[in-house]
Amino acid sequence: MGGTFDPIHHGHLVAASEVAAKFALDEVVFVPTGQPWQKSNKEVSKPEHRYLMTVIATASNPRFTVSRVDVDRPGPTYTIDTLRDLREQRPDADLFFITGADALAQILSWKDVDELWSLAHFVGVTRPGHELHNLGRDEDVSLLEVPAMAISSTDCRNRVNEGNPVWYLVPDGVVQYIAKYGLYAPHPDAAELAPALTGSDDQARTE
Ligand SMILES: Nc1ncnc2c1ncn2[C@@H]1O[C@H](COP(=O)(O)OP(=O)(O)OP(=O)(O)O)[C@@H](O)[C@H]1O
Ligand SMILES: O=C(O)c1ccc[n+]([C@@H]2O[C@H](COP(=O)([O-])O)[C@@H](O)[C@H]2O)c1
Repeated sequence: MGGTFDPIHHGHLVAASEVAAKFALDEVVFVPTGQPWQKSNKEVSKPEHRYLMTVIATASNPRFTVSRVDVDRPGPTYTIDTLRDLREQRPDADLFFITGADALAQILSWKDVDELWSLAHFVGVTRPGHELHNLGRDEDVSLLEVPAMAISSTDCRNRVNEGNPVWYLVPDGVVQYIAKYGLYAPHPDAAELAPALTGSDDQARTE
């Protein structure tokens, strides 16, 4: 599953878990992007932060792993390169590429899209607020309904920035990581709310 994962959230994890179960996958490799070229108009956290949050979020699942192929490759991240690198590392594997409905809707704009189908089978999953389009390529693309998680990384970033909690939207370790490194530049006025981000029980205690 490729993604910018800024930050990784439970929508990503549920989708991956569901696809793994339905397709009897041995492993789900999370691949954080290096430079997501279609998000070049947005501010994206450093790849190393996004990679580490993905490692933290997936550590408890024995079938989940994280690959650095996109983080370590210089230049814009293209899935054609991701899949070629993974193919080289796992020559005998059947590769599946998991995308949410919004990403699948953009796939025809991806680099070398015509070659992508020969490198992996694509699985498009439902996502609240987005229509899951049938691309008319039934052999190459499967569509799967997954439990609806109305969570986006954009919303998580905005919540942190405004001093609102992201507990239970992202894994606990990711909440702590965001607070530790001050990601998503909390608004200065949010300082008083900082314990809500770090989970300090000073804030939670009722006097
Ligand atoms: N809640 C969700 N349910 C299902 N799929 C999701 C969900 N959130 C993200 N995805 C899918 O996970 C992949 C990686 O998504 P990405 O890291 O860009 O997260 P995002 O929440 O869409 O981020 P942003 O809000 O910054 O655009 C994409 O294929 C996306 O469609
Ligand atoms: O190959 C491309 O041209 C391409 C363009 C946009 C997105 N992708 C991939 O789609 C996945 C989700 O991307 P994003 O930007 O929604 O986080 C991630 O693995 C990206 O590398 C790939």
